[in-house]
Amino acid sequence: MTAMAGPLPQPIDLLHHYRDHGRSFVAARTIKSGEVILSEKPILLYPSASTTTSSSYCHRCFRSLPPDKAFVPCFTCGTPFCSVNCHSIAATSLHTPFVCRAYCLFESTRKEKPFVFDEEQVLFLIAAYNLALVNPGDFHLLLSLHGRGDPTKASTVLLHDFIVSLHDATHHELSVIVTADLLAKDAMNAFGLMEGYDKSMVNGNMKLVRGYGIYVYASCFNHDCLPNVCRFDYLDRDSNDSNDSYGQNSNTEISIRAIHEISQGNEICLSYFPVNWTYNERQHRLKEDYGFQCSCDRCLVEKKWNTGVVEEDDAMESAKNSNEEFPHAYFFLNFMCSRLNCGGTLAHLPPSVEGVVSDQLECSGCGIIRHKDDIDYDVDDDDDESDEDMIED
Ligand SMILES: C[S@@+](CC[C@H](N)C(=O)[O-])C[C@H]1O[C@@H](n2cnc3c(N)ncnc32)[C@H](O)[C@@H]1O
Repeated sequence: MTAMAGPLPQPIDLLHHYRDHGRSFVAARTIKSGEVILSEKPILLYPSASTTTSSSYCHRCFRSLPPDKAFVPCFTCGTPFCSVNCHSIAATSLHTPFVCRAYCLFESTRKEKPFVFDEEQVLFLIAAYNLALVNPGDFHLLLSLHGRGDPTKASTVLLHDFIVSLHDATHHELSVIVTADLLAKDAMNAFGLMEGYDKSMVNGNMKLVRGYGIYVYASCFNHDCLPNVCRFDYLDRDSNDSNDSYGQNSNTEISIRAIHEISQGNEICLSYFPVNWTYNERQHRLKEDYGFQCSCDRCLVEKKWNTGVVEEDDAMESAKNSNEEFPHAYFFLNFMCSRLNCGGTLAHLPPSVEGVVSDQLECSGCGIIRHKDDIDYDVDDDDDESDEDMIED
């Protein structure tokens, strides 16, 4: 087994080559609804390329920067930090002189000519090669994750040459083979750290990504289009903990929680994207980005809708009300957030110490908390009246 970060939490086993899914988590015992089965800090964080969000959060702890409060800019490249403390911790972790210089060169290249590279890939590679310098152990954990790249691909060779040009000295890990592998690790394993749910999303705007994180254990969860766990993050949560090796606070820790009870021996799966995506969207993304064709129970049912006789959206609508056509309707009724454009999944709050399952469910997308008896079965409803009945986080 490849070296991993620390001991595994007690309710889960990591099995290899389980059901042709590669490494997989299975329940080591019955897991209760709402149970937190994994809490993990990232080994790597990098900012999103979105200009809409990049100046509105601290580039070390990733908390939002209140508009009325002055932030602390890096005096060389202007990267914003929430405090002098975050700035000085970043100088030896995420924002070393190497990263700062690379950002400056990146910025001037972008201004000079049309920028042909994916900016997020550039930001990821700067962060990954920086990790090799500040924490070689975590860099090798990153390289142990799933995914192999193609070092002969023209776009990868060009991107690698650009990354080389950002270095003022020889970097011992820098090679096109490593760059190609890193890009694949990122594409298959990074978790998006999202902005909070905003009322503007009700008007159809996309939820913005604040940054991305690599979490070693969490990246071993396989995908299912009807997942039994979902991921929560609390980026704007307060915490005084700044003790881990890469200088991260626990607000960038994610937790994986059981959506419903999971029997011992069952595989534990996340969904790699919002559960309300259509069959075609899901199959396309899984094939393109993750290299496999999904044959989960839900896909086997929905595949039949793709005969061309019935439009997929129509089939989904009518099937939501019919257990015969759509045996998974229960999932949508009980665990899918009904807020417009949210796409989050509801999971019970953690059970009490005595093991009693909570009556309240939290949405992994917008964070709203609802009592189980108040779950609104009218999918896509987002009127303010029903929101008033919800319990705010
Ligand atoms: C984030 S990794 C998950 C952990 C991975 N199994 C491993 O060995 O490290 C994503 C990869 O796992 C595999 N995978 C995930 N879900 C799968 C599924 N439902 N069926 C087949 N393969 C799956 C695919 O190879 C995918 O690219």
